Amino acid sequence: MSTSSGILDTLVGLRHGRPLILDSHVLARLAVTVTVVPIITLFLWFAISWATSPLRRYPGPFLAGYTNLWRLYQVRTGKYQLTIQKLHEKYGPVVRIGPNLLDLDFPELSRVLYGTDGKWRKTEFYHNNSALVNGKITYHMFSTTDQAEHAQMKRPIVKHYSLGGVLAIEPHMDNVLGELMQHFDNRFIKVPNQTCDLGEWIAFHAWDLLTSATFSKPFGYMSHGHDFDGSIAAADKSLDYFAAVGQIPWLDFLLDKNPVVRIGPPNLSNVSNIAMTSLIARMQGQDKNYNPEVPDYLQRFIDAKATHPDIVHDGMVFGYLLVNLIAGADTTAISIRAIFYYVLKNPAIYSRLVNEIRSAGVDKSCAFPYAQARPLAYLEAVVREALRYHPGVAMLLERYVPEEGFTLPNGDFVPGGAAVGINPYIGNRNKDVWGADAEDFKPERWLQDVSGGETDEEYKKRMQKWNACDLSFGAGSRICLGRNIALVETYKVVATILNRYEVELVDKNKEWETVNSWFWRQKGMEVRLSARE
Ligand code: HEM
Repeated sequence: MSTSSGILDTLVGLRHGRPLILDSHVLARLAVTVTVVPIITLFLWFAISWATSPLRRYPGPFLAGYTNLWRLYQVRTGKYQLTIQKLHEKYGPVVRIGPNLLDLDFPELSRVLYGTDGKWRKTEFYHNNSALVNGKITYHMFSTTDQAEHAQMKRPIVKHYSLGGVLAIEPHMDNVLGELMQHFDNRFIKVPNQTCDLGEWIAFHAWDLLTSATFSKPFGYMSHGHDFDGSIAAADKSLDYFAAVGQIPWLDFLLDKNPVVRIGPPNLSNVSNIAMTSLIARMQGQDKNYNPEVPDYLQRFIDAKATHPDIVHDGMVFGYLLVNLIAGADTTAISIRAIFYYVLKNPAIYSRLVNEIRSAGVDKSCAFPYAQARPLAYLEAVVREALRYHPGVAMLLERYVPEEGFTLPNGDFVPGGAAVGINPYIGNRNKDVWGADAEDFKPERWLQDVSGGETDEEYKKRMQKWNACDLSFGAGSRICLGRNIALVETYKVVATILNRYEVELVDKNKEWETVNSWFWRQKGMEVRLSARE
């Protein structure tokens, strides 16, 4: 008698009201059936999806063709970008890293995939960066995949992120930089033999700066001298969640959006509380920190309610505030850390940069004005090289191929509906674009090669090409909204610190630790600071 007929007899018995007596054979057969059937079904499902996938001819790891679990695992290692780089070395510019996902190493396609026309829609990878509000999932400017909704959210506030809009908040940046110098003097200069974890302090400064620019009040990480409320650590954990769960988007419905019990990601409750209390205090006219002479983002968002009443409501103001805080602090800290790390590891680069900064003649007790930092050509070269070499975001910027499909530069056709993307790390290390030395940190590449005979026209053309390939801030309609904040902050911080202090790594041979979890964050940059004469 077969297993299924034994089970059938038992079920028939049950239907006719006979008492349920399961002997050990039936139980064993039942157990085999409930385990084997789903496994076979799953395998069949994988095999059929693989056999019918229009992407099956693209090379890649065997498992990746069947299941997104492969890439979920790679993200959890924290070294995802290195694995992908090795795969490109092995398979070429197109690698299949998921049943419906191709990783492309064609930086020259950046302005197509990430165009201003918004035809290449973001995939559901971004969706878990959202919240349940009154039982409805709400997305913000970063996570919405609906281009019309995105344009509507962006329109009321985009002008405040232009260079002019950012320079209007430079006084906040100067205050926070002034506070950073005080802490450096008191904690590391006046106390003998005291070393400084510069990487941590760059993060404390970046968070305090962004809260000052947003609410006219620093969070307080510099005054506490540590992550006193755990928000910086919680932000790392929520990125770990975002990066991993984004590989299999439906997992978010089990882990975060399920109505029974919420498992993850961690709530950034303190960040949300500060956003909410500041919003309420300002609307009630009780916010003592706000000086109408110096604008801040909170006021700009509240004003947007009056200028765009059909679009902006209180919930949206709250969303704008959160995106500012969550997207802006760690990314900028990562870029500034990368600058210091690579500059301090290379004495020739360090002295050339310091000489240029010092020759600008800015008073070393002041925050360096952006207007005087921006024209420094070598500083610009260092900033651009650090962004290229260590992009803050180092995972795939996923997009759907439009309905009509697309032919890649190597002649391969990718059908509409397939997901593709370029990883800024992969694109930024492409040797055809950046040269055979793309794996070296070399700011000089951004300068005109006069001794090598490069003409003005050739240099201009090279820069145009590089600008079109550089994905450090993304591109097109979904380009980083805060890039001007990040750049102004970066120029000012690097110039201010190097103008005032001699900085050296405590252990020049020690490598830092990095973890890639959408943001490619780093840990461990212990330095010795000394005041310049
Ligand atoms: C060096 C620092 C920064 C880096 C490297 C960076 C990088 C990026 C990248 C690569 C994207 C595109 C993501 C994609 O297409 O999938 C992006 C988007 C975004 N960034 Fe940044 N970012 C930085 C700083 C900031 C700051 C300071 C803010 C805000 C205060 C900010 C807010 C945003 C927002 C809102 C988006 C989504 C834009 C949209 O979809 O319209 N970022 N960023």
